[in-house]
Amino acid sequence: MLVSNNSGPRFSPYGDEDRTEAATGGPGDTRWVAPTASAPLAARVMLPGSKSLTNRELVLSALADAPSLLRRPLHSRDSRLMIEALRSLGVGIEEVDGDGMFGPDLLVTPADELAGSTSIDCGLAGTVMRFLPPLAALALGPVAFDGDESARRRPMRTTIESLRALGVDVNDDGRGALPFSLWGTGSVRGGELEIDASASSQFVSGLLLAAARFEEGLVLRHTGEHLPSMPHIEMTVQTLADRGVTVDSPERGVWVVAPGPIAGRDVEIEPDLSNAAPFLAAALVAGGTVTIDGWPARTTQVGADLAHLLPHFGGTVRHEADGALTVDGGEGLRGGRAIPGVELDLSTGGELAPALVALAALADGPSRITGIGHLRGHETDRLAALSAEISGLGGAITELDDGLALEPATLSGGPWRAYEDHRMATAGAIIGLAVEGVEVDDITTTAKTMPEFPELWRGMLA
Ligand SMILES: O=C(O)C1=C[C@@H](OP(=O)(O)O)[C@@H](O)[C@H](O)C1
Ligand SMILES: C=C(OP(=O)(O)O)C(=O)O
Repeated sequence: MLVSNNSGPRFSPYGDEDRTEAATGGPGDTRWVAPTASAPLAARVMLPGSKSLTNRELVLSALADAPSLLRRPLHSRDSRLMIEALRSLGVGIEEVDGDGMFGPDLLVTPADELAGSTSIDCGLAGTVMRFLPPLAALALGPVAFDGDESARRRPMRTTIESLRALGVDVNDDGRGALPFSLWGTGSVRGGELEIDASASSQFVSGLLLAAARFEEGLVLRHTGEHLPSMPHIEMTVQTLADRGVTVDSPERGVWVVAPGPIAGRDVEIEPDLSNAAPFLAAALVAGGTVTIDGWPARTTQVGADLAHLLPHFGGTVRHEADGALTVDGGEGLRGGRAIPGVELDLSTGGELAPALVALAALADGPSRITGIGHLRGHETDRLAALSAEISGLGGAITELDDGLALEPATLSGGPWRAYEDHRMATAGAIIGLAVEGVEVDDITTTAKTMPEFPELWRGMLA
């Protein structure tokens, strides 16, 4: 059967039988042929914990004045890197039994004094490379930071310069990137600081997370032109407030943190709503419904915006009585329901962009997704990567200064590179639901925030 409509793109045939993904070679082969959807979905998915909440709570637990228990935390590459880094700075992090289906809970015991003389592997995790240097400045001794080859291309200048402005001794090669090292003296004076956080909200979050432990606290002013991902900064402010630290924001782009203790806490980590994006998007492509369990009624996660973003792509969203969230894609593309083109500014929710751009590539009208210039400094240059991979399948996509423009086009199967980026891999999976033979070169990149992705995706399609 050919999925087609008159005005828009035509997709390659869906199989009549269920297709499951296949690793293409033997052990160690990371390739993954994205499964096509042969029928409308009726799936219920439970997702692992939020990366952004887990790594914030780990940092705050390490800086707290008493132990913390993190229930249902994320267990993935990014959280493991954070745990290993904090342990190497002397923080006690113990796995304890929990009821989470995705791994144990974590009991975090702060160090009496953070220890230096260590090297931190940031992998490709923005939260590790931007959140830990201000914390490490409170340690005693040298701390070296490095990461993956591709992490050395991510912007770090603002972290390096802000620490120097706070009086911390930092050694780097002047590129404004990893690797670099700092020499902690056990304390940071703090005070007033101006930074440019246009390239990443994580520069702000990293400083705010440690600021209550600076002798004079912090008055932080963002002076740059753009400030992306505001909800992530609001998440930082909320996680601090939940531990007794008040952050005042007298005007947009200014934050004031008074010095004081950070409380230990027993906290349950919410499911990762940004990682819900590919699953909910699947309902629009395949048709039918996808329900995400445990959708929090109130949250600072930007993934909650999916509830009002997906209707732009033709989805119907409903909050279930048991707290779950369902997206209904009706008949789906196969049943003849088109995905409309969209005009979206995603400056607050850049991490949702790869999934939404994948949907736009399947739409029957033109789309412009803007406000995402800073995605050039994410795991990979996501604007270039999405352009290259969607064009490679026959799509019509153009890079703009701060986003992407897409025109309807007929897509056909072929290779899809993940560029070590979990969200590029899952974007390929979305397109692969409708286009037979999309082969993701490295599905293991999803382990950055969701090692269970292939299994959960298969479960959704079963
Ligand atoms: O603070 C956080 O947890 C994050 C902030 C955002 O970073 P940017 O502001 O660099 O986009 C987001 O994209 C990233 O996935 C997680
Ligand atoms: C940008 C992202 O990650 P990081 O935390 O490494 O910046 C992301 O997960 O989309």
